[in-house]
Amino acid sequence: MIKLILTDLDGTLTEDRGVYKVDLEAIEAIRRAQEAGIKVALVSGNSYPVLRGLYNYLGLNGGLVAENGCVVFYGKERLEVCKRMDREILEEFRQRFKLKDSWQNEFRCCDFGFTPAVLNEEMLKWAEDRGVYVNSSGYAVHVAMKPAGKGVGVRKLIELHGVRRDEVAALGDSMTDLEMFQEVGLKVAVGNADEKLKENADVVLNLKSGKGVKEFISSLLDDGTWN
Ligand SMILES: O=C(O)COP(=O)(O)O
Ligand SMILES: [Mg+2]
Repeated sequence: MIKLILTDLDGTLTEDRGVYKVDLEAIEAIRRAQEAGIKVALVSGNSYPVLRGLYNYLGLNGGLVAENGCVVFYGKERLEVCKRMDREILEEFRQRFKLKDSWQNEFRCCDFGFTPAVLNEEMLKWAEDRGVYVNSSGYAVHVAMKPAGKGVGVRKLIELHGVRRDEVAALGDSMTDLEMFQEVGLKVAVGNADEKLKENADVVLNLKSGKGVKEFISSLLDDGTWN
């Protein structure tokens, strides 16, 4: 029985990948799930203030994981679950790869975002040599001190909920969601997700992004699928 749904934001709750408009039918479906007693949490690379505002105004109740896994909020608790960023390493990354800082970086403690959201071999080698986490959501390249990634924050949030992993479903669109998938019982890729994420999913939805979220929740609530 699914008791907790973890949903990614960008590319999953939005109308499509690469856009920022939230799909209103996805939000209505989330409302239905919460009214049926299922808790719903946001898990995203966005900063804590951005996600906390969205969480409050969307009326979500399952908590949130911000900074691509490094900051967890549930109940009244805000927890940092990664090491704080080494500013010299961050500056070296910034100078070496000449990427643009996300405007949200001034509000972050541990994981930092840059654009364009393109990983390359040189970046991966640099990160490997320094024991640093680097990954891309398709919206931003994320850099943090290891251990990091959505799986770190999701493990803590599931522990705070006191539920079993087989009682948790995760929905996503990009490779940063793969780390979240490893921590849950039901791995759900939206129809327009990265191919590699689909290969690691238990369910690949027909519909894209937010319409896929509505598809999944309708199946869960109306057809009793996966329960
Ligand atoms: O990379 C980001 O900041 C946002 O991406 P996500 O919501 O898909 O994790
Ligand atoms: Mg995403």
